[in-house]
Amino acid sequence: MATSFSPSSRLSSTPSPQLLRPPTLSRRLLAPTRPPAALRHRHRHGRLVVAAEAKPTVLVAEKLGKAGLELLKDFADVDCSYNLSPEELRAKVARCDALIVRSGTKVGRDVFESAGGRLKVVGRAGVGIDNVDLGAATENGCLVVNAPTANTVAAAEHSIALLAAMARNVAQADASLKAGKWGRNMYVGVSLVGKTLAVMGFGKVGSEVARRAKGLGMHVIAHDPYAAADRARVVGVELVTFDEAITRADFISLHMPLTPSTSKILNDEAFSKMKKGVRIVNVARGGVIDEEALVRALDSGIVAQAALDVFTEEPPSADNKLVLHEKVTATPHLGASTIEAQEGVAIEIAEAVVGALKGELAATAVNAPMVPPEVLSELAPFVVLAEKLGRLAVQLVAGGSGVKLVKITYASARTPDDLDTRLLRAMITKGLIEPVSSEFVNLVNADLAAKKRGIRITEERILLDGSAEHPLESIQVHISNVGSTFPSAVSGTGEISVEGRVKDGVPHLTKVGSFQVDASLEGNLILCRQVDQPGIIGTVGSVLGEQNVNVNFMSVGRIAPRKHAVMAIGIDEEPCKEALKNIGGVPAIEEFAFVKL
Ligand SMILES: NC(=O)c1ccc[n+]([C@@H]2O[C@H](COP(=O)([O-])OP(=O)(O)OC[C@H]3O[C@@H](n4cnc5c(N)ncnc54)[C@H](O)[C@@H]3O)[C@@H](O)[C@H]2O)c1
Ligand SMILES: O=C(O)[C@H](O)COP(=O)(O)O
Repeated sequence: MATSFSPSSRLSSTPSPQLLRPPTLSRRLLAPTRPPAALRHRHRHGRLVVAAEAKPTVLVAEKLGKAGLELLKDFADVDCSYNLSPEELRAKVARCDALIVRSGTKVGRDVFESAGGRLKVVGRAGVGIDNVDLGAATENGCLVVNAPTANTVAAAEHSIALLAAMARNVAQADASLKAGKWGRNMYVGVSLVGKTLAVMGFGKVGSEVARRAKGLGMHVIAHDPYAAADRARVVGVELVTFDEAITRADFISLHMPLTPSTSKILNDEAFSKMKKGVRIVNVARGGVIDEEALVRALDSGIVAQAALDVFTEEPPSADNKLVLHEKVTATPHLGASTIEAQEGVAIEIAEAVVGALKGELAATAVNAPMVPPEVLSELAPFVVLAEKLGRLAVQLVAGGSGVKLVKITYASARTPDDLDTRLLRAMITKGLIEPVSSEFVNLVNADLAAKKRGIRITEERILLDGSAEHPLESIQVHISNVGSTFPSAVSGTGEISVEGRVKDGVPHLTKVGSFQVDASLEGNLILCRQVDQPGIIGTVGSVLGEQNVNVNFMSVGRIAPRKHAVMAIGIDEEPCKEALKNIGGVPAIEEFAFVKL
């Protein structure tokens, strides 16, 4: 927190602005979650206890491929505990930094709340995240990552397997033969070639199914309100409305996520519009079909057959009418269950979870902005700068003045379309909140945390001329309607105002209020305002030296020789109260603030 003194003045002289020692800032890891989570465990009273040597603990609650487990074990203590009861899961997550599940574990609000703030990442080893309460995860600052690509082909292949098996009664004929019957006349199927298949959900799996179905000679149409027409055109698929898809189709294959808007999307009304004798495949989620309505449609003959890999309740009850229905071919959620897909998913999720625990930004984040890796690496030093500027600005606010209005100004030659600032805003928010609260803020919950505290954050851009090679020229953070412990940080417009830039990959403070400075943002910072006169740097340096506090740079910005100047001193250690008091006591120093970065 900022400490300030306003002693009397004495004269000294320094050049302006300049860096008297080179910056030593090392490049820090990005930190959407506090890195690494296991090093900082939040305990019951919101206090952070640092266990520097501890490895993070990852609870793997469902079976995960070996290669993924090996990756996890290189970085963390791994607890593989399968088939946990809800009570056991709640008890365990309080001792874990990350949890990995497949679709069989419900990670509800109760789980996040039982974690007491320690759980920082939930890894869903697969695509569908309908078993994870994303709202509760976000409120608890927990990042959710998934493994969106590794099981696509497996799911598409299983869809095609079910399509063909259903059309030729493979499962029913097999059961009959094993029961000692030779029912050649009972199991006459239908052909696929020339039939119309409606793919509902033209995403990763849907488009792979479409490709394969075309290879089987089917005419493929698709419905997906969010799919791009040119992507469909490339595959040779016609994008149509929902009604057109279900009315034209001989076969319907479902490939959308389960969300409130897709829940029971195939219901009595939809079945009533379908061609009599339509056949349905569902390798998406049981909940996208109204299962009672499907039973009725099968019984009435509207739906000739269904092939289902997924069910509203998994595992389904022993008397589930669909599983037992003679016109239904059923598999126990096997879409992703190939050796290849499971190894791929395990590696994909282990990499995402380890990355998140290390504080890297996740490319497969589900409840945080997804930032492509190339953008991440380009923005990395600005992300560090953003957090430091937030930390600095808030520590210059006088006690008792609540922060309510913050404006961020980005100066860049890039147009808004070419510069995604969500990440930077989140890190500034983290910097603004964490030094003054016990709250844990990261990319996931930053906007929510600001909202909860009544902080309104606005962003504005200054569009610069010139090369857009670098993403940003500078970032300014302005806090309005507050007093300051360091009045020189208040600009002409009455706001606490700090500006920073990235120089040679290192974040620098370049302006405090109206004073230009040049200080690398690292460790701790002392800001002094003094009357510009000889000897001040030496005097302050001696006070710090006497206390064995190492100065890593000094920079002075002044308005004119022998007038007022602001000195920024970077120090490695935190000075004791005595040293701070002595600096404040140097007669030429008029204002003084100590800030932990
Ligand atoms: N059975 C299994 O083992 C298995 C395996 C993998 C995936 N899945 C499930 O398959 C589904 C698709 O997975 P994916 O990897 O292709 O996901 P994806 O996100 O790549 O594709 C989903 C597509 O659905 C579309 N969509 C959203 N709302 C829609 C709506 N109302 N109508 C039509 N389309 C809509 C989206 O625009 C998107 O293109 C998910 O539900 C996933 O959980 C199941
Ligand atoms: O959404 C998915 O990825 C699939 O349903 C696979 O889920 P599973 O990993 O639990 O089999």
